[in-house]
Amino acid sequence: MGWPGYIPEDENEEQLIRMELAKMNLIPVFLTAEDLEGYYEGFSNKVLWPICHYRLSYAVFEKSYWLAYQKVNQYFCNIVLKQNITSKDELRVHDYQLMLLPQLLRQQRSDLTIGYFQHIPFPTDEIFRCIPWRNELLKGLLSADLIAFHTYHNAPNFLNSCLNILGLSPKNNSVRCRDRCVHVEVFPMGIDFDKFKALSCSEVVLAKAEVLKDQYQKRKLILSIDRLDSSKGILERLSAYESLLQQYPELRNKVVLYMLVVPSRDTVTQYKLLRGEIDRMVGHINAVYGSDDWTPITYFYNSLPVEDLSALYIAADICLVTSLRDGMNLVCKEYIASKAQDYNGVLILSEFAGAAKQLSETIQINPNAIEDIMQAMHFAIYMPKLERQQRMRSNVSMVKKFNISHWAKLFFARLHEVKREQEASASRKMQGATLQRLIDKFQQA
Ligand SMILES: Nc1ncnc2c1ncn2[C@@H]1O[C@H](COP(=O)(O)OP(=O)(O)O)[C@@H](O)[C@H]1O
Ligand SMILES: O=P(O)(O)OC[C@@H](CO)O[C@H]1O[C@H](CO)[C@@H](O)[C@H](O)[C@H]1O
Repeated sequence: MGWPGYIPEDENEEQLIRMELAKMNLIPVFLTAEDLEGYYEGFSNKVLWPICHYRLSYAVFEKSYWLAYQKVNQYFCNIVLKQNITSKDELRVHDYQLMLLPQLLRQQRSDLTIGYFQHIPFPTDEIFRCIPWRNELLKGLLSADLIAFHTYHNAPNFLNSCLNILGLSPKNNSVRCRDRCVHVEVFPMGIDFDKFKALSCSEVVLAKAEVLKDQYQKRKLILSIDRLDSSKGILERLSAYESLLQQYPELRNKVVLYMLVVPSRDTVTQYKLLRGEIDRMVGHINAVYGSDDWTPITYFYNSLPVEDLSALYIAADICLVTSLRDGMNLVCKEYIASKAQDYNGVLILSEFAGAAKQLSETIQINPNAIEDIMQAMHFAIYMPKLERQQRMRSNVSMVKKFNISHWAKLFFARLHEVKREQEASASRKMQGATLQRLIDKFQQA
């Protein structure tokens, strides 16, 4: 179930979308333009996203956003409960747009098993407590049975919020809330490795990659791909690239930064401003350093079919990920999977991307240290082939092993286990209560 990403014109269109999605076993939750403004652009993108990405100054704590967020979470709850859900089913709630949903469901159905997965970081309690509605959000989540994140440090951050904001007493990786034990655990998400590997061998993709290589000839191709978002460190990356061209003039005309930015949330002011700033910096670098036969940056602001993405991954000598914060970052894993044939590529990865915790054989950088990004690019450009391949081989084996099915299996199996633990504990409680009643009766007699 989810928002289909579109507002239907009328009921006929709504019905049509409903029928098309039903073929894939999907159920749409339709939202109005007004809902989207307050709930998605407002609370999700102007409160939770900046707070969870440590961008306190970007947060806008508008009461109307909060009201819309509550309303839409309730709306999701109503539609979930309209389905024929039995206590045997397990519900999995995805991401920060639905933090209140576990509690709303629990209030109606105490028998449900609910897992929640947060795809973005969970910040330290000192940041999270800035949200005026932090208690409600935490309580919303604490009605889940299993709360999961991509990487390790998010779990203690969440548990510290339970301790320092709600005054609960977490123990190891769980916290008791009312009479329930809520488990807080970590499941790093992977990608469909086989799909990206297969794409990288397909004729169509290889032909596209050849065209790219011809276009850039012997120049080193540095690739960056991300959604338009200040959390991706796009401006920092551009500054570092400019420093590289300044500090190492011999690299001019020998490298190209191929920067692909996917349109995202462009109705939100901060995103519009960011886009303008990127345009300005790209224009500046190309004008100052470019020559008749060389443009330092190739920049596109659009979405691409997966075959084109795959061709870019194959053609790129270096992939540069500079996220200031990133729950996981799948682009870097897709790049690695696309190198599973010849292991010929280098990944520069921000230490603030969740993926950095798994991919130790990458060149890791602090994206706030422009000089370090610049030196990392220089190092990557001159890295000997043997070292490139050794590092990439190790990264490939990680991405291959911890793929998306592995993630799904672990998360679902754990939720299943939690459900069984809870059933066992409920039955122990029942037995205890029965025994107590007998003892009371005996004593009275
Ligand atoms: N230009 C593009 N066209 C189509 N898909 C893209 C494009 N750029 C990125 N993507 C896809 O978007 C996803 C981005 O995921 P990720 O790196 O985890 O960051 P986020 O989800 O925060 O945007 C990847 O699966 C990637 O293939
Ligand atoms: O709906 P959005 O734009 O908020 O989605 C962003 C989200 C979905 O791709 O991104 C987060 O999830 C990714 C997958 O778990 C993760 O790799 C990334 O770091 C997150 O930003």
